[in-house]
Amino acid sequence: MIELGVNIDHVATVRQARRTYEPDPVVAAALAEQGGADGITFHLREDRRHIQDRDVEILKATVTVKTNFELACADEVVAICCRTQPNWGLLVPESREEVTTEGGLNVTGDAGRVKAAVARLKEAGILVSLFIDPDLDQVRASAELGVDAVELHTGPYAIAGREDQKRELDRLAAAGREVTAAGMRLHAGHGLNYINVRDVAKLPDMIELNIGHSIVSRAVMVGMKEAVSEMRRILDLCAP
Ligand SMILES: CC(=O)[C@@H](O)[C@H](O)COP(=O)(O)O
Ligand SMILES: NCC(=O)COP(=O)(O)O
Repeated sequence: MIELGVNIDHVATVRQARRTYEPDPVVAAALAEQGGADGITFHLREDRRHIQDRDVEILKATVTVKTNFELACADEVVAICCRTQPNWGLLVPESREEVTTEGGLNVTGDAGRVKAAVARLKEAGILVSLFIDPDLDQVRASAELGVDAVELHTGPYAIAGREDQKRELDRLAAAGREVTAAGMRLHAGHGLNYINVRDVAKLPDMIELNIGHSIVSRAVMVGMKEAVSEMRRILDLCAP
């Protein structure tokens, strides 16, 4: 059965639109758990555009399923992650100009910075995952760093037209085989929704999917518990 990580960033996006106290991502996380989430994912960005330090502290104290702390390879947030002690740290690229994460980590080109962040998280006893493009060289470079998982960036697949989506799915499948062969857990995420998730969930050896924006969008209409339950049911049908 595929593990579902629910990313609650965009509950905080709505709150930050008015710089107020609601909707609270901490409450959303509890409802996501009731809906069947196996993990709660949250991205403490350097620019704090959504998730705040206060959210991280309370999520650590209240979430009863896996916690997956997304962060850049930057000293400040790495230190916060080490202090927070989540189950997982997911290293992602980050730039202030981006609307959302654009590409995967450049593990081959920026190995020193990634390696340093990985070492600090592992020294703190945190399981480490790297968010990378479905590229065989990036997978191999990730394996050399001794990380516990790789999360394949499904963004290009998610935005591809019908003709290109098959090609992108094949890229994900090939990279997934390489991840599994290297002995790492195979995760995937970004831009997955209630339709396009099905083919990704069916990829061999897929262990975990991290999904946020589409679940939060659905939750605006039907509530977080129901939105997560619906995604849970789809995953259970695709990958029992
Ligand atoms: C890495 C990824 O795809 C997301 O988990 C990340 O959190 C996206 O950033 P925003 O949530 O700020 O859109
Ligand atoms: N790492 C991907 C994630 O946590 C959720 O991404 P999205 O579904 O919000 O695009």
